[in-house]
Formats: sequence, structure tokens, C-alpha cells
Amino acid sequence: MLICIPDVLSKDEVAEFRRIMDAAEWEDGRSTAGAQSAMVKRNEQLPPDGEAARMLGQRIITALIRNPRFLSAAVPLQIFPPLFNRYTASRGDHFGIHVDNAVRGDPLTGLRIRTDLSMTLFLAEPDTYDGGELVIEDTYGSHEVKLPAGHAVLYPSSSLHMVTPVTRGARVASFFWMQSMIRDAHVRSMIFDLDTAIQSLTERLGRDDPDAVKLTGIYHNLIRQWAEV
Ligand SMILES: O=C(O)CCC(=O)C(=O)O
Ligand SMILES: [Fe+2]
Repeated sequence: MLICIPDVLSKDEVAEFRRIMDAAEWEDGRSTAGAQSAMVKRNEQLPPDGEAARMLGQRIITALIRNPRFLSAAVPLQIFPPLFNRYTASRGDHFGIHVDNAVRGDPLTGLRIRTDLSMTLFLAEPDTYDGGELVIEDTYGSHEVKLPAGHAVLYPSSSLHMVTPVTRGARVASFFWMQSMIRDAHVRSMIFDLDTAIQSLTERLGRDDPDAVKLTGIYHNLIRQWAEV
């Protein structure tokens, strides 16, 4: 399931990110790619262990762990330090079809995670570049994603996906992975649907409605049943 998380960053925060990123040194994006994806990857990245990536990445994590929709959809256990990429039209940048590595280790912190979910946080407005759609395949077909700056998409790391060539301007984003407390994507998706339904029910009936209380209990008991922590 693809889930859009709007307003992870405000427009002012995006502008500040971009000031810092646009002034930083960039490197070849293949530095973090696996063997297959390196063959189809053409873009630039901020050095993962550099000051800019670490500082901005931490700000993204701080914003995400305060975001109820993200917490409900991802049920995150560990979030990998966010990386930052740029696809520039004049370089013919794109990223061909691939699946992300199953396990990611961060040399700086020693963190090692199973990648259950991938996230792209868009940091360029869609009208500033052409192409650069993130195309994600699932059992319902291919989905093209291109969101306003500050919005993010969450998708299962098991999905084949690609970024189409940028033909005008530059597409700038942060991308990263996380391990969820709920490994099974189908279970995670049902838990998210249940939570969403409970939230809308409690808005109508109040948090102390007896059936809403029961359903909230069931929600927590299902998490208790399924969570690996
Ligand atoms: O740029 C993106 O939106 C996705 C990047 C990606 O798929 C990757 O780096 O593995
Ligand atoms: Fe990827």
C-alpha cells in the first residue's frame, strides 16, 4: 500500500533545507547502491556521513515521530538516517527499476535494520521540474507519485520502483528506509485501516464512547499480538 504523508515539513522548512543542500558538496549516488541498482542509478547524493545530511536527516526524523499519520501507517521500530538525492535534467539523471536492499547498515551509528518501508520526502515543487516521477509497482499495477515539496510517500520496500528521467530542472528529495514493528505489510495495512476508522469514529462519537473504547482496546491488542520490538 502507498501512503501519502502530507506536510512532514512546512514550506519554510523546505526552503531552509534547500538553502543548506544547494550550498553543499554532492557525490555520485552510486556510493550507497547495491550491485543491481548501481547499474541503473544515475543521480547525485549528499555524502551520507556529512554534516548537512546528518543534521537535516535528524530534523526529518524529529518531524516524523511527531506525525500521527506516519506513526499509524509505519508503526516504526527503527528509522535509517535519511539520505538526500538530486536528479538533474542536464545530467540525464534517473533511477531504473529496482528493489531496495533488504538490510541496511549505517557505518556511523552501527544501526542495522531490515527495510520494511521506503520513504521519499519531496524537496522540490513539482512545477520546477519535468519527469522525475517515482513509479511504484504493486499488485494493482504501476503508480506514479510526484508530490508537493514537504510531502512524503511511504511504500513497501519489497516493491519494484523507479524514478523516471528528469527532463527539465532538478528533482531534490530525501529518501530512507525503516523497520516496522509489524513486519507483514498486509497486517500493517489492516492495522492502519483500523486506526483510521477508530479516529474518525471517535471524532463523531467522542473518545469515551463505549464501543470506541472497545475498538481502541482491540487495536492495542492486535498490536500486542503482532509487534516485534
Ligand atoms: O528518489 C527517490 O524517490 C527514490 C530513490 C530510490 O529508489 C533509492 O535510492 O533506492
Ligand atoms: Fe529505491
